[in-house]
Amino acid sequence: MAANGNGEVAMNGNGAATARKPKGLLPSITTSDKHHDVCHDMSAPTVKAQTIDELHSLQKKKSAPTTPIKGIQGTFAALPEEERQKQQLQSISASLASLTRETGPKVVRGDPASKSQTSPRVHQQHVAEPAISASDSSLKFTHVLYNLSPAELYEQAIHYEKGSFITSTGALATLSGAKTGRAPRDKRVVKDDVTGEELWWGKGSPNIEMDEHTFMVNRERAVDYLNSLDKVFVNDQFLNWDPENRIKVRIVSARAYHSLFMHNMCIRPTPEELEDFGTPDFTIYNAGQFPCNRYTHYMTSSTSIDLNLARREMVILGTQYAGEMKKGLFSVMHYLMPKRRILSLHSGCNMGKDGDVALFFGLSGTGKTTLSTDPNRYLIGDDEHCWTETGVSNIEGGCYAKCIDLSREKEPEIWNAIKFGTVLENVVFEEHTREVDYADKSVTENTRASYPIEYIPNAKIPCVGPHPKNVILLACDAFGVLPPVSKLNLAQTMYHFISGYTALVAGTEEGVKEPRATFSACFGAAFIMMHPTKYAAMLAEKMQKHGATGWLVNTGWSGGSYGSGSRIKLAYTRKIIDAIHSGSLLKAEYKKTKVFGLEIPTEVEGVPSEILDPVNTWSNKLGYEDTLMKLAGLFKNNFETFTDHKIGKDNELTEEILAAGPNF
Ligand SMILES: Nc1ncnc2c1ncn2[C@@H]1O[C@H](COP(=O)(O)OP(=O)(O)O)[C@@H](O)[C@H]1O
Ligand SMILES: C=C(OP(=O)(O)O)C(=O)O
Ligand SMILES: [Ca+2]
Ligand SMILES: [Mn+2]
Repeated sequence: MAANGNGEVAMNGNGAATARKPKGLLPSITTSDKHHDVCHDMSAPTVKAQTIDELHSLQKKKSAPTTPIKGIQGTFAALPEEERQKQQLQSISASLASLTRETGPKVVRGDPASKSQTSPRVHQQHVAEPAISASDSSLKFTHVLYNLSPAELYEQAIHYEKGSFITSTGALATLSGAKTGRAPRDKRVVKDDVTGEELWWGKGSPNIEMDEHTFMVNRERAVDYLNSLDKVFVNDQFLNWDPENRIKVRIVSARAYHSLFMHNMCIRPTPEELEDFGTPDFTIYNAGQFPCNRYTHYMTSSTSIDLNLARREMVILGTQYAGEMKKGLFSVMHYLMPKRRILSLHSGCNMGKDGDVALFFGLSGTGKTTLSTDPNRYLIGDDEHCWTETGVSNIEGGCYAKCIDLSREKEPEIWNAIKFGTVLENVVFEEHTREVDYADKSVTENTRASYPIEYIPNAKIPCVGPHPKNVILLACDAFGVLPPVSKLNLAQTMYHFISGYTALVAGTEEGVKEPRATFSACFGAAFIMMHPTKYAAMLAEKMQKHGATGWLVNTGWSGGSYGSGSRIKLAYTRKIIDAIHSGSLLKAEYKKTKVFGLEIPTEVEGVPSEILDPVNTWSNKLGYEDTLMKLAGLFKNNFETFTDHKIGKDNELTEEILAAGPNF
């Protein structure tokens, strides 16, 4: 509270400035005569800049080259940085080359809006052979924004993409446009001599055929669209944490939202890894803002997601929903991995402190992400995995959580992962505070958060683990007749794995009062490429070999169907999952249910015993019997497609699997 003698004032404890007050006078402030007449604040040094532009140039430290020059430590003769960048741009220009004009665009590194980039140091044009006739498109520059950082992508999104905002917790809120979910009916696969033989075609298959020529028409359409832009985003990244089966992917896109989404979802290369990246194994051309041409053969809407396995390329037209890229690459893995005798899985995966691994299979919204994210266990991944001879590996570098009705109390790990770097799709937020209202479905019910896996505190990095001990099949049964948990034998596990049951609830749609059963083979029919029995046979073999136990967990309704009953409390499902992990449920007492023949425990710690047998929770017993029979009938009908396919050595499993379904 003291002034310091030369008239300067000190702060008192409350932060208010006070001065010594001579008796009877107003406080006077004297200026030391050492000081000049004009009041300068000499305590802060001045910046070493003559102009504002110079000042701004001081702000940004020159980054080390994205790819450090190899050999700096003296092993190799170094590639000059300029030469290395040239090669990288040449590769990108080749990716963007028009196949009819045989030339790629002149690609330049950096943002066209940035002044320092007006005289690009390095640019590259891919020329297969001398161009016969130059077109305007071959004369223009396309700027390449290569593996930008999240901060740079935020700036791009906020500046150029409508609907991009920073939320109160630092996430990037974006809009995916007219499409807020995947469009499986618009996904096409090139059928050629090889894929015609290898893939699953026809009834039930997700692979809708297209020919090579039509693919090239759409590819050219996407490439021309991308080249017509001032700038494109290019991500060079990896899939699969198993180093022996790592796949290099390149994603060319027009939106910062797409680039940041894939930055989060794929494995992020280190600068050293990027240096050796070379030619990608697979390339996505995402021209989602641009529609496909309805005059093009096979096109039935303005959306087309086209996969060409021979060319190792995917083209996206007419949808900006980012999940298409993630799940499109998953389809590719469902082709590449089984060819290497590796099982690809639509499952979450986590590991206990003792190294016990669990897989969580299930269709969208059944709880893979929610239940694999567990404070007591290490997260290996929430959605896509591989099971090899040595164990499991995550395919991705991030998670994609549903966030409708997300609550801090029930899902704190996911809640806390929604921070700077996270992409929040199609959520609604308060205009001023930017606080997200997770209950708001105005844009869509399928609101999503995409974040790097390390945003979950107990993520297991690298995302690999030993062989699974438990295989948990999640079904969200909106009929409310499946038990909250059942222990499955191997044949039952296969039966339910091949069936891939869940129920969609009509939700807010008027007139629709009944839940709709969906069966999706291998809990991911939209993504598998070969016949379901191929994956099922591999799963059976692996489970048998490693002694894994199968479980069926209903994360859906109890006490009645959707409309009269209610969804099983997440806290109870978590207790059930805990009991599976700890091994205590394996030792419980069991009884067998009618019709489905499921083994259900009589007790699970922390769960009211009466809910374990669904019949107890229905007040309308007749309604229960009817609904049970109805669901059993749907299972039977669905399974008919698979009865003529053989599984297991000498098909010994086939008969058992058939017998493992409902009996009535
Ligand atoms: N008993 C329950 N078990 C699992 N999830 C539940 C349960 N009750 C409600 N939910 C909600 O269901 C959703 C499950 O979605 P998510 O875990 O993202 O599914 P997936 O990853 O399989 O697509 C989450 O929003 C979760 O909060
Ligand atoms: C992203 C998806 O997966 P999931 O809902 O299983 O998380 C999807 O199906 O589009
Ligand atoms: Ca002073
Ligand atoms: Mn998920």
